Amino acid sequence: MMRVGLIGWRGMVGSVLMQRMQQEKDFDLIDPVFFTTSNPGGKGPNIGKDVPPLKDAKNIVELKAMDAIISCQGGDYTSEIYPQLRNSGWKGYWIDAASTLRMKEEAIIILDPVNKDVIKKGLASNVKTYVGGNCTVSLMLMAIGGLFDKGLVEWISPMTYQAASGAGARNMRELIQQMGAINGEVKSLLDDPASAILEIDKKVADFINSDRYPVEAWPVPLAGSLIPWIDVQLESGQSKEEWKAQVEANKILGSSANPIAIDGLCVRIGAMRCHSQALTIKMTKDIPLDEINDIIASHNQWVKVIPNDRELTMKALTPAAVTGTLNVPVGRMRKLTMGPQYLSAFTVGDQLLWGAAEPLRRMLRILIEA
Ligand SMILES: NC(=O)C1=CN([C@@H]2O[C@H](COP(=O)(O)OP(=O)(O)OC[C@H]3O[C@@H](n4cnc5c(N)ncnc54)[C@H](OP(=O)(O)O)[C@@H]3O)[C@@H](O)[C@H]2O)C=CC1
Ligand SMILES: N[C@@H](CC(=O)OP(=O)(O)O)C(=O)O
Repeated sequence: MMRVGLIGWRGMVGSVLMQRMQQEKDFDLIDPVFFTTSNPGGKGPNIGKDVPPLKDAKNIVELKAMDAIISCQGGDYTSEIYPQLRNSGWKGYWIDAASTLRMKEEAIIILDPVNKDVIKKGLASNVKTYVGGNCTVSLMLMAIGGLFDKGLVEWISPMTYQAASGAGARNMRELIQQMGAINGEVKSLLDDPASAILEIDKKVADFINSDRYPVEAWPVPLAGSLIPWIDVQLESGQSKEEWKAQVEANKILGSSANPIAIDGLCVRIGAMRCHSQALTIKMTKDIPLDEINDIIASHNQWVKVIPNDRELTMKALTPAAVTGTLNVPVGRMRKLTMGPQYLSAFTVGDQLLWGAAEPLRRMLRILIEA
């Protein structure tokens, strides 16, 4: 059995990965070894079979004994340990959730429902480093992979509505604290049906801008507001999150030499763990909407086309409907008034599943089944 080292398994992405590996019985097929940066010698997680005590995630000798390593520990860990491990001569498979290695030549970005051919070619040519893509990129490709497959995309402008989970567990907690604090601020007025809405609104606005509003994890208020910037600023004027869309999507698709333009704005909103995106797509040719629906729906088993109908959209095309599932609904598809080659779409996906953990465990399965 393959000896697989797991690092970062108790973090947020790692916990989702563990849940999925248990659901899919992946642990039956591997010899798992759990590592830690904080508690070497401690007890490993309960996965329904005996596991050795936790090993030190910075011990290169212990890591070298693994056939494959999956890390959800984060970019700092990858930057510190991966080069040491490779320089020590380790030839095992490194599967990572962090962005650090994504754009390196030695790495393939994994999203097998979209690029299994790229992954298979990589395995055949002895590529050993496989990295999950950025969450918005992976979710967009899961949603409209069919259009890319058929060469129907000239360019895309994605406008994102990204959940708190993308910023980490602390930020998710603080979002809920912010929501509760707003409610607490005006509770007595809300409880009084005769109170004036403009008085409530004024109190809420004053509170959000006051120093009593909880902002430690977030740089500025999120609940009751939004943040139209994610990650660092680049010289191009893009945020780094926006920059990732084109470079990562083309790398996943194997089209970096002749890239498809993909650029838009990334915005943080007060959803918990589902990212949404409104897409403006310039198609390479004018084809009827029902054909577009069929192409998109038949691309993979997780994408679900939602008819452009008010009731169905409100029921199925929201973070509340999608959270915790692998479904990737796509709807609001219609030809825009700019012309018959301009298509709108709206898509939602769980950013901890397809956006982070799921491509990693599927890569491990590909290795096991190779
Ligand atoms: N959040 C996201 O949406 C995405 C994240 N990623 C990547 O995954 C990496 C990990 O992200 P995320 O899972 O959010 O990070 P977390 O902060 O939840 O976990 C990272 C590590 O922190 C340590 N840790 C310290 N205190 C705690 C605690 N109270 N509970 C759990 N773990 C704790 C654990 O290491 P130890 O057990 O060794 O102490 C854990 O493995 C990111 O840095 C990023 O590179 C990729 C895609 C999406
Ligand atoms: N940046 C993403 C989350 C993330 O971790 O992305 P990446 O894996 O590209 O660093 C977000 O904030 O929603």
